[in-house]
Amino acid sequence: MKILNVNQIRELDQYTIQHEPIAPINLMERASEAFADWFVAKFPATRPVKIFCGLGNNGGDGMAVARMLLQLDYNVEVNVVRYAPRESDDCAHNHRRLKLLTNPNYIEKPQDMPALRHNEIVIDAILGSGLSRPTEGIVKTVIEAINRSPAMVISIDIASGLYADRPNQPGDVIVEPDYTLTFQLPKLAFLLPKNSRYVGNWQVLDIRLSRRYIDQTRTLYYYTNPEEARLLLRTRDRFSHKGTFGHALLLAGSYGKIGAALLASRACLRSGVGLLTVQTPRCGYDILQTNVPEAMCRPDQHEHVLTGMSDISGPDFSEYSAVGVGPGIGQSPETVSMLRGLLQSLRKPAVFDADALNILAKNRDLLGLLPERSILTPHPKEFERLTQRWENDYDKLEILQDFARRYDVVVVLKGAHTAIATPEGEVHFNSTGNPGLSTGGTGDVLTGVITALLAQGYDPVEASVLGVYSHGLAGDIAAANRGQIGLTATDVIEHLRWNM
Ligand SMILES: NC(=O)C1=CN([C@@H]2O[C@H](COP(=O)(O)OP(=O)(O)OC[C@H]3O[C@@H](n4cnc5c(N)ncnc54)[C@H](OP(=O)(O)O)[C@@H]3O)[C@@H](O)[C@H]2O)[C@@H](O)CC1
Ligand SMILES: Nc1ncnc2c1ncn2[C@@H]1O[C@H](COP(=O)(O)OP(=O)(O)O)[C@@H](O)[C@H]1O
Ligand SMILES: [K+]
Repeated sequence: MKILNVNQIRELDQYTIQHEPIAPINLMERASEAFADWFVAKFPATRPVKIFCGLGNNGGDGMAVARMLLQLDYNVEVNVVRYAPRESDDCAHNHRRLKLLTNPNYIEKPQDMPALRHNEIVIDAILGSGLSRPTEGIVKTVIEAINRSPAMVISIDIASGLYADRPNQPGDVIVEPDYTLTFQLPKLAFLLPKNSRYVGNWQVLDIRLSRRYIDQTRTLYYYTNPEEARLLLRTRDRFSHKGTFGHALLLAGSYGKIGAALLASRACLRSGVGLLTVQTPRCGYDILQTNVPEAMCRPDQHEHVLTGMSDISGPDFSEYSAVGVGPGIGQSPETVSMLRGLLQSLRKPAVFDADALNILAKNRDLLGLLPERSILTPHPKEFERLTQRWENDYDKLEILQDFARRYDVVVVLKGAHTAIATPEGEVHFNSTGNPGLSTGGTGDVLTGVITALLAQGYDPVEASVLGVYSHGLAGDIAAANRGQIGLTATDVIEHLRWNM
């Protein structure tokens, strides 16, 4: 699913109006109906509703929604925040229609603000995607009162005061909704961690804006939805055999962190790899052979850390269809040398995680040796070590895109809505996953999953997008079964599903 910026959304609006064709006021009616349908399905008419409307089209949506709810016998009080002398044409039209049903309360000064109680629902339709400056004056006062109140808050399209595609400043006053119901496409702002409290639970309402405009409009930002993930997944040929699905090598573990190697190995096997070889330090050999009998093991010559050397045969990384390196490997000098040797001999994209990334950050000449289109899977701290501090989430996104372009790699920046940057500078935000995944070892699982997909011949971007999606989905299924709190990395492996 594409993510468009505010200018593109405005063009999409206009394109739909001209080419469907549909009158602007009818498009507003359609959007408001979509919101009202959602609302009515969720909340009974016994819950008192207070709607706060601005004077632009977002306010117009609010007034139309108020009319629809009133006609369904909801107890609705309409508050119009009069921050300017004029309304937009469509807002004025809906204002007139509304006044045939009810007398709105007009808020011009702080004393006009009604009290808000805990059983009430506030619908925020003060400002939408047309926000052009920080909130101030009476708008700011109303938003502060809404945020202080115990009422449930639902924003239409976007929280009033939140920019859809650029950073807010610290101190900006923004509605803090429980829900945001947005029209047609997600807004970039919803996917950035610092905005979490200005978004709440969000959902997209389909209002049938022009598919053709969306298809032909260029963007760098995407949101992976279930259909798109499903389309990436390949079916298996009836006559396939284990050789068809590649041979992966995982370089993982060190004394005290063999668990990381086990988790990555099990996840790799549960993600469809044909054959798996794991190289761990010698101390991991018995553990691995006992706990993951499906994997072959190359014990390292070293007892406690990885050197890459093994009695079984010298390091020849080229025989593997994909290599994944990093989980639990530590940063001993021997392991740094191993990584250097690996980078000098690798000819195919590989997966780099955890301490492999920390070693790259400390030995920056190694970055130049990364095979093109390799996959790096940092969490934010690891990414900062590889790059620099950022000022805000938009700045971080730019640093992410620049890094992926500069080193010709795919960067999987992990977290809620993991952001996958491609060498072309595109970013794919993930739609699955939950805070239950914030527990040790889930990153090791992801490395196993992505390495398995790469070994099966998926292109690195596809392997990353599909791997991250499936990993998050496994976390969601596991959380549905047992809740987020008790979730472990092993649960994620056990809930991987490839029949999406
Ligand atoms: N495309 C779609 O998907 C559809 C969109 N629809 C709806 O339209 C909404 C967008 O409408 P919109 O463009 O009228 O913007 P909105 O924010 O309501 O008002 C802008 C006005 O507020 C002003 N203003 C700005 N900042 C301010 C501030 N801090 N404090 C005070 N004033 C401020 C600004 O002033 P100006 O910048 O011009 O000086 C301008 O006059 C969208 O969110 C959705 O709800 C649906 O109806 C149909 C399908
Ligand atoms: N709040 C969250 N919502 C969704 N996914 C999350 C959240 N917190 C963590 N995750 C996911 O869990 C994984 C954690 O990886 P990482 O930080 O490397 O953990 P570890 O190093 O312990 O294995 C990543 O895939 C990340 O996207
Ligand atoms: K709003």
